[in-house]
Amino acid sequence: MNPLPIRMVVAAALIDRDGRVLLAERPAGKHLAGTWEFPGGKVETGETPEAALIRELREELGIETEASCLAPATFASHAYEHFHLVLMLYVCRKWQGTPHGHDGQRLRWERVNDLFSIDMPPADRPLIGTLAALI
Ligand SMILES: Nc1nc2c([nH]c(=O)n2[C@H]2C[C@H](O)[C@@H](COP(=O)(O)OP(=O)(O)OP(=O)(O)O)O2)c(=O)[nH]1
Repeated sequence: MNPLPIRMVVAAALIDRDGRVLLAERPAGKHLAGTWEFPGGKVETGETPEAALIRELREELGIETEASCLAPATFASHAYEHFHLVLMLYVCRKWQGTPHGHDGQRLRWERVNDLFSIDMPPADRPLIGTLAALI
């Protein structure tokens, strides 16, 4: 039996017209602070992954999107010290508004092939190759 609690997280690879991907810096004081992640967050009880991601993108970045604009891309299953993460990554190319870090988090747009050399959470590293093949 796996001793770790499972944490279900959704995240988006937002792709702009130039094919770049948006990354957000994890704030100081949080788990994995200072690493660059795909925007997203925890799925709440009773919430669908798509509804959770739409909510997180609104809360974190101030953008609006809809389920039909979220394409399931790949996922990670990764044991951190205190929980086991299941991270569902979607590709999103269509949204309304301009992303801003609503909690003051820094944002950056990067070419997918450059993600390999960026300090991302350990769970994310295996996702980059699949993402690169998709976009
Ligand atoms: N959003 C996001 N989270 C990721 C990625 N990779 C990765 O390991 N994570 C982890 C970091 C966190 O432990 C968890 C995301 O949950 P969260 O962002 O809501 O958690 P948090 O640490 O802000 O905690 P809380 O304050 O909301 O309780 O997933 C990623 O690419 N995007």
